[in-house]
Amino acid sequence: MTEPIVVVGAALLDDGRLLAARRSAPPELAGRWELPGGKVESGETPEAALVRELREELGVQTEAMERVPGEWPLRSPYVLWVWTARLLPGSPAPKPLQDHDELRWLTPAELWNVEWLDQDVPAVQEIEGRMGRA
Ligand SMILES: Nc1nc2c([nH]c(=O)n2[C@H]2C[C@H](O)[C@@H](COP(=O)(O)OP(=O)(O)OP(=O)(O)O)O2)c(=O)[nH]1
Repeated sequence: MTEPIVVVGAALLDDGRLLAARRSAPPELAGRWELPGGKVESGETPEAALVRELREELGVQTEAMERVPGEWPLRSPYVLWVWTARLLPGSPAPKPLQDHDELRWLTPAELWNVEWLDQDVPAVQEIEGRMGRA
């Protein structure tokens, strides 16, 4: 059996809103919305991978906060793990530098206004519950 490879996704929260990112590639994922992030590299902690991916993809400085409990299957062998994250003071605003062509900050009421990747829906539902409690 192939070992799962962890993809970390960020529930980047600011002022009670969640950042959603629209993928620009590959063609089968383009146009759908996801949590920004990417694959954990060997020797890297998931939290460090998250901070690195958000810097590369969005040009932001962030801090991983808490793991959102759960593990969601993506295309084999990948699985999605999610952390909440926040922008550090003085961080630039996120820009779609890599992998995305549009970003949107969503309030809890707007969470389902974007077409999330099917495989991200259960993770976003879990985040929705936490935003409600925040
Ligand atoms: N980042 C991210 N990837 C996701 C999500 N949902 C989902 O199916 N994926 C898939 C897309 C990709 O096949 C894989 C992650 O790849 P990626 O392209 O974001 O990661 P990466 O930057 O490390 O990739 P690479 O270009 O270095 O290969 O997981 C999600 O919410 N966030």
